[in-house]
Amino acid sequence: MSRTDEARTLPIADAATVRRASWRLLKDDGRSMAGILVLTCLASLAGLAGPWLLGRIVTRIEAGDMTVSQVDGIAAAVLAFALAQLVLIRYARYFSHRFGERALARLREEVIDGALALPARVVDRVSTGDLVTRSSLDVGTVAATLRNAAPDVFIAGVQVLFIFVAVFLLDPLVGLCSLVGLPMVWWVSRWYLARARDAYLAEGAAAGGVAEALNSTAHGARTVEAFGLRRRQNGTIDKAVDTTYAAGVRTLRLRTVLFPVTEFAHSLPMALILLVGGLSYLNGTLTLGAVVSGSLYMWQLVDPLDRALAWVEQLQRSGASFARIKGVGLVAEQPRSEVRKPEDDRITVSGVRYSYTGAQDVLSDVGLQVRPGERLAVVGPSGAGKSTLGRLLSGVDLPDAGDVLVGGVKVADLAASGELGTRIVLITQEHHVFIGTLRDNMTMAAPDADDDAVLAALAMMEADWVRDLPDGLDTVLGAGGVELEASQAQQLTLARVQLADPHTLILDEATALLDPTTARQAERAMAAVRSDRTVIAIAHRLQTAHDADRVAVMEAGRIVELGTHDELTAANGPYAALWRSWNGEG
Ligand SMILES: Nc1ncnc2c1ncn2[C@@H]1O[C@H](COP(=O)(O)OP(=O)(O)OP(=O)(O)O)[C@@H](O)[C@H]1O
Repeated sequence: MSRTDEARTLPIADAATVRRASWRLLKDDGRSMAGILVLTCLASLAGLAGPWLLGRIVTRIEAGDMTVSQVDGIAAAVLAFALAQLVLIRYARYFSHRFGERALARLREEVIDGALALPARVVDRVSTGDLVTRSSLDVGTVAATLRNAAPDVFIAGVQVLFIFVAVFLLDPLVGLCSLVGLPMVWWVSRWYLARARDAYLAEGAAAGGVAEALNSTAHGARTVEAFGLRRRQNGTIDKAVDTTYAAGVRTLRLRTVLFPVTEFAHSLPMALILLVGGLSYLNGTLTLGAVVSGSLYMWQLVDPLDRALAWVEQLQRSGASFARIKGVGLVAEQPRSEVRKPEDDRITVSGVRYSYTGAQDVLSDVGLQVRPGERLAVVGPSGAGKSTLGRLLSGVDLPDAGDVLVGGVKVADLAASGELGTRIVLITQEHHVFIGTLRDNMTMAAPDADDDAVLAALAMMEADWVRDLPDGLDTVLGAGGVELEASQAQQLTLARVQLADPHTLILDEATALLDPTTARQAERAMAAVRSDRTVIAIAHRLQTAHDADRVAVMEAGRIVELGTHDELTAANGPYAALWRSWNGEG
């Protein structure tokens, strides 16, 4: 798989993982499974009584040893068993549905946990359509299976098993006749199943492609309009729709073979039992009652077999969806390494190479040492690789070659063990407020922080608006709650950083989008967070570089100059040129 393919899609769980996960879903609710099994077995037994009793009536009437009232009595018993089966099946279904809902709830939690645990670099790279399709369309498909298909197939399976056993007990020859359709069903199911997984996976992936094409068009609507890209975007969407159509036709073709063959396989045993049973009756080797019971059992068999087969497609489709859902968790499940404690807070970058696509390096041979408490400004033209270096320093992306170390420990290892967030934090223009209380929003960075610490961190950022919130720290923020303004969201982010107390901040144009008044307020908040920490600021305003202890100048993915503002202006190199042009002297 090329780096680009790897970048666009999440993995898909293999068949063994899907089997294990399905088994775990059943095992985790083992007691209700056992209850459902008992109810289903009792319902199936009750269902067998009717044909057997009707056969008895026929045999005894034929022998002439039965009164009308005895017939009435047996008929009443047939009715009672039918009613008992109805009630038992109803409860088996009810408990199966509840089991399905519980399993679904667990699955939904797993998907959300898996998606949240995806490393940022994976989320950045995979297609949004892929992740959205897995957590919506695929979960919906599995939900339909857990609610309806799985309980129905389970109950139908038990019924079919009981009917076959009953037919064999009735008469082995009739039993053999009942089996003639099975090889056909077996063959067509194997033929279908061998092709269906890939076909349905392709259908799911094609749906993801359409979602992605529509999503990117909607998000980039202005760009599409501004550059007259409508025709090109239409072409992309048409192509995605064509792929979906082709995938749909492929699965339809599979169904047009499966269903007619199984229909035929159902009718064959019934015809054979009537033929062989009739001949055996005429030869005197079988009672008329046995032929009647056998035919009724065959008639009873059609419904559960039809139900189970009608769901085969759904089961197959949801098997593919389940594999895609489990794939989300696989990324997060990759083993976490045990990590040793960094010796100090020193950051060392050596021989770092990085490429987004695998084709062209965005960073090449970058080396840098940042001592604790230092203020380093990273400057350079657009596209030089400054933000990429920031992402590598903060563990969002991992280098293709070389090392980024904190106190001698790889940032990658600290990121994998979840410890990086308390040491290095990247602050960008994005200030996300999570749906939840203000307290939750703050303590997610420092679970042990008490209310006083939370309020102190907010006060330090001059977040006076907190005092006006209706429920204080319990106020629910985000969609459906109190919506914060951009500047308030930024104060919240910075207060959260203050609470997490990392030794190093990577600032990537953190105040660029704010208006002048808010920017001044934000600057003060930023100054409060910055104090006593190592700060690596990716700077567009050269004033930041002027105020820093050292300046790193980047060009085309390399650090071309490194020194103090005074050293670099004296050196008369690229930085001096930038400085002159910024001061309007160039
Ligand atoms: N997610 C990405 N996928 C592919 N290429 C990317 C991605 N992000 C950045 N690049 C490319 O990597 C190069 C360096 O980008 P980067 O954002 O690190 O530069 P920068 O110096 O921070 O630029 P700016 O000052 O404009 O933000 C650019 O050529 C950019 O197009």
